[in-house]
Amino acid sequence: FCQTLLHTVFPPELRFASIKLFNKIFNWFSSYCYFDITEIDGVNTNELYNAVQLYLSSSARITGTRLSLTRALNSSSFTFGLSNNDCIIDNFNGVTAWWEHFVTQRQSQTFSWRPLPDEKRGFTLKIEKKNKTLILTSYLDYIMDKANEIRRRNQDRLLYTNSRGGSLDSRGHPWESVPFKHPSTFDTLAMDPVKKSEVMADLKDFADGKMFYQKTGRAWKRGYLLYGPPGTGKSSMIAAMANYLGYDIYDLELTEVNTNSELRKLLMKTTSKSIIVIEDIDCSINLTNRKKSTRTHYDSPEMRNGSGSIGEDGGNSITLSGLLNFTDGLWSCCGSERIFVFTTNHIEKLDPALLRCGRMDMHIFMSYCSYPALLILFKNYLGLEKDDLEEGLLKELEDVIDKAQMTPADISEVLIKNRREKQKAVSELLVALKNRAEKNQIVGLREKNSVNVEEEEQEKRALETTTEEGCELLEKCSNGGDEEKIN
Ligand SMILES: Nc1ncnc2c1ncn2[C@@H]1O[C@H](COP(=O)(O)OP(=O)(O)OP(=O)(O)O)[C@@H](O)[C@H]1O
Repeated sequence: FCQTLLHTVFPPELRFASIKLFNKIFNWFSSYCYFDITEIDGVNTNELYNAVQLYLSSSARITGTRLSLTRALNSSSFTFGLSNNDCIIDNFNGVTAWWEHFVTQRQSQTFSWRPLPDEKRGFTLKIEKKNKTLILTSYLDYIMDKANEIRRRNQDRLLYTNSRGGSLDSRGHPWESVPFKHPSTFDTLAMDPVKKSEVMADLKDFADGKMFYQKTGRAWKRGYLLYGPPGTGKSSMIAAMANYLGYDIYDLELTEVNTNSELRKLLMKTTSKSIIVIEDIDCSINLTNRKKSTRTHYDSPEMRNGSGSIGEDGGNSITLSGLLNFTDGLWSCCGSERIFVFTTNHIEKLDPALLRCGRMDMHIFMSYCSYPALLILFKNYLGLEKDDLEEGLLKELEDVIDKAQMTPADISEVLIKNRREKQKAVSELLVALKNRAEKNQIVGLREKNSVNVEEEEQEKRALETTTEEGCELLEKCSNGGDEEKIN
């Protein structure tokens, strides 16, 4: 009876108007303000909703007892979220924020090209009115950044490679990807510790350098050239870099790219926070045969605009300028926070344009195994620390390691073979190192001898030429009767 009476006395319009008025009065006197962040914004997914969910899942102060657990595709860990009407209190720069998760049934399915879920989900953020500016200017950005970081940490790294002949996959993407599970880290990488910490500090500065790059007007990217003999750990270093920074890897197979514009398109489809790798750059495109023309042309307009072809391998017409634009030009700045890594076994074969200052920011020489690197390999493969080995043995190893010029790959082979018997592994390695050092010495001596013989022959030839020229001159002068010149 009351309800009927109420409905008759208060028609719907009046009821809505009074609720609106009540809300207004409530808001007027309340010291809080509220923000709704719904899962679907119109028909599009609201990025902020996903970010908040991820961000809050990293917080331990959830009051509810029922949590929703999820594991995303390609993710190696679980994330949990708030259930319906659960609350969480967060603190940002001394300001308290109250988050509530709401789930309501969608009233009626409105017409949409995309089917909408039956439930309407969202978060309500409650904060004090006086903190509104702070929250809106920095808190939401902070949440987005944090969520991206969590997503990257939880998700498997991906290793991309460009499809054959630039073909596109079913999603129209030129890159194919697989989860990247390379276990190499800077801890397992055997190289000089000083050089290693230099590289790590450089990477850290780069990853934290957003403000620096913005302030100096530089594109947020960095180039590394890794060079050295095969088996010294260039690929392992790239994997360690990716694992250290949590970046994806784009392994660019240049021989599969036909033109400069294809190269540009590939670049456009790479994401931020990634390492773009071109391995064995000296073999990828013909950089040697081009040298003659490059000397005169690579700074010429044709080369600069990409028409001067340097590739002489079939239909491949990538130019040096195309490659340089890829790393350096305007296109290299689409997206940000990207690292370019080139590797080569023969740095001397590379064009000076690629090595010029500013092109590749850091040249890293991956050398034969040194003594400190050997100690890292002992720890990795045999679990032996320096103190576990006799001093005399260590001295012998230290004396012979540089002369042996063995790569970490060669040494790890010896250690893997005997890893069950640690002492035997070390003594066999010592024998292998000594043999190699001896061989190197013999080869060195032979080379020196052949150089000496060649030098002697050259000197002899030069002397003969000088004598012949002298005799000819003398003959000419005596024919002309030039006394002064004869003397
Ligand atoms: N510096 C290193 N530290 C640890 N392991 C190494 C190192 N160098 C090589 N290895 C081992 O040797 C193997 C081959 O190394 P890697 O492929 O990284 O060498 P590379 O220099 O890239 O060789 P290439 O020039 O032939 O591609 C790796 O599986 C790794 O286990």
